[in-house]
Amino acid sequence: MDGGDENGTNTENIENFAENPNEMSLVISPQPQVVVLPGLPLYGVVDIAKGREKNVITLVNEMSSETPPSFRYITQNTVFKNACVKFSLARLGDNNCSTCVGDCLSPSTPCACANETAYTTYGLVKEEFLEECISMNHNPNKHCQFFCKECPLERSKGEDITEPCKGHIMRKFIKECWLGCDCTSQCGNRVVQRGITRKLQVFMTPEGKGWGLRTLEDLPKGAFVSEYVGEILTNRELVGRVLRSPKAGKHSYPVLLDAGWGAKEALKDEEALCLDTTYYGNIARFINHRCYDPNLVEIPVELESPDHHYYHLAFFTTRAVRAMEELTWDYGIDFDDHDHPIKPFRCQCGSKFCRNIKRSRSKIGRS
Ligand SMILES: C[S@@+](CC[C@H](N)C(=O)[O-])C[C@H]1O[C@@H](n2cnc3c(N)ncnc32)[C@H](O)[C@@H]1O
Repeated sequence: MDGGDENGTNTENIENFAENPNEMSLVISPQPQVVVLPGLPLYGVVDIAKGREKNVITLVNEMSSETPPSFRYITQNTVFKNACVKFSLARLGDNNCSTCVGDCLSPSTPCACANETAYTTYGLVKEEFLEECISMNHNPNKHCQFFCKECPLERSKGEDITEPCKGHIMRKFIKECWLGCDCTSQCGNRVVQRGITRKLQVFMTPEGKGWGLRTLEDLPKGAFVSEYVGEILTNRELVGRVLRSPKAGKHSYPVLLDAGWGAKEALKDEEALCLDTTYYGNIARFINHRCYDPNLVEIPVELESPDHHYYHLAFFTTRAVRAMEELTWDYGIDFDDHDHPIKPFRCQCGSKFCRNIKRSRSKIGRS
């Protein structure tokens, strides 16, 4: 912070300071501004997204004077270095719908995309599709899992490691209209690609989980909240990154993109991908973990390519969520896996089936 008065008080962009932490009528500044009054809680940061999202995303800290972590705000996934992420029209192949026009979900212009869509005409994920995604996460053992002959995940842990594959879920995918479709940007089958539309806020959690994300408006079941946006890394790059700075995970948790590893021959290292939000990310990097009954579920979405080694990961509500509720998802952490490159945190999710404290409970799926 550069600005300040003789008392050391940060006065930079003081007009953005909100006495009421939930006050939304703040002045939008091109740079996010933090007002730090020594010894006092931090009440308002104007826009953590720096004007890059459709809505202003405020940050409040009613608990302490801790300032937000430093990271670059991005709205699109970005390749770090070696990840193989290629799109071309040729790769769309048979997935190209030539009859799309206007809004594919409108009854007057139905096309093949309308038959396949996961969305209702209200832009919500259909009940049955959503329930299957929730059940898959909650109870992966009951769903189709693929075991690689040579798992790129195990290989990324080191040259000498020949551990057997621990299995990958064959997830359900949302396929949105894309480059090969001739519908408009307002087509009902283009939800995730339109970006964040809900009113959200980053806040300091009282339970000691650090920053969290909450909604400022009531959300219906199946509503899109945010994509998990970050750097696309190979798993080998991720392991190298974690070994170099083991504490990097305090403000982020890398996510595997492994839903399609079973669909092909053994993947090359540059095709075994994950998303890391430590240095570059969007507001989804603030969403905390909950072991049981989280109000968000992550669903893979195909936006540019039918390849399942690279896809977008989007968060949808698992139930109706009230304004001011914290948004959470299940990171899928096995708190007993001590070989995992990312060391687990001490879970404070507070759910009745927290996997970090109820170790003696019989393990049924993840609950
Ligand atoms: C993706 S970040 C979430 C935002 C983070 N709380 C922050 O302050 O930036 C993941 C990190 O948040 C913390 N975290 C998330 N869920 C938690 C939980 N249930 N209990 C304790 N800490 C949690 C852990 O430090 C984890 O590595």
